[in-house]
Amino acid sequence: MSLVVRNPPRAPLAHADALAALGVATVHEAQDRTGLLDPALRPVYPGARVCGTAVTVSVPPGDNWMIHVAVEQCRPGDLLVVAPTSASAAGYVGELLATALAARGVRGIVIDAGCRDVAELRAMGFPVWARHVSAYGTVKETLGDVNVPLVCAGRLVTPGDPVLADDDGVVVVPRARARDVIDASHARETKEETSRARYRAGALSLDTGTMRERLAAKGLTYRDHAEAED
Ligand SMILES: O=C([O-])CC(=O)C(=O)O
Ligand SMILES: [Mg+2]
Repeated sequence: MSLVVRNPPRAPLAHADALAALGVATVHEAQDRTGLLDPALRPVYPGARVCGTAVTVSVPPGDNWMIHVAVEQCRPGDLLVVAPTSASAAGYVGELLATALAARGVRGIVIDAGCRDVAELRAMGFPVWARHVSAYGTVKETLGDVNVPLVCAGRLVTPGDPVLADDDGVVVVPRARARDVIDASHARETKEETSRARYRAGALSLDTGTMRERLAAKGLTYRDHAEAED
């Protein structure tokens, strides 16, 4: 059976916006190093960072019909998350679908398959994270599902979850945890700002925590070169 779920609950856009101000690495760390999609998913052009609420699309290999179905379900602030039911390197999405999605206020696409029209996407400023860049075309023959929970690049994405993507990769934040993850991310940023200021002033990371003691406890020894020659 194929299914399109209309109007799933979504994380508040304020949560997506707060996450977009943070980096993928920070958010991934702040949620206990969970939620990171397979790092083989790369931005098709560098420099973008977006966070949107997931509209999920489960597609058959080599068939992008359900992506056209999904466009209608998108709202401003969403991000399209596409996963094929078995591996495919075909170019499912390009500038035409991106144009339709952008007109609905969609912030980007994450796809565990191929993307094409990279130059046009860059010129439009519509970011896509994909496993492959491929001009290979798709057909419109077989049904799939829209807005059902799915696994994309190794991680469970539930419709409405905020999904954050930047040059470091893609991380999904379970909707119910978003507020706590934002708070933990801000705490982490504050801690990193303190470390940054210390490093700028010449401090060593070895001395700002307990690393030296722990290295010694593990038996790390230092010897001057001249001594080592003896
Ligand atoms: O039309 C397609 O199948 C994918 C594409 O190239 C586009 O969206 O521009
Ligand atoms: Mg095209």
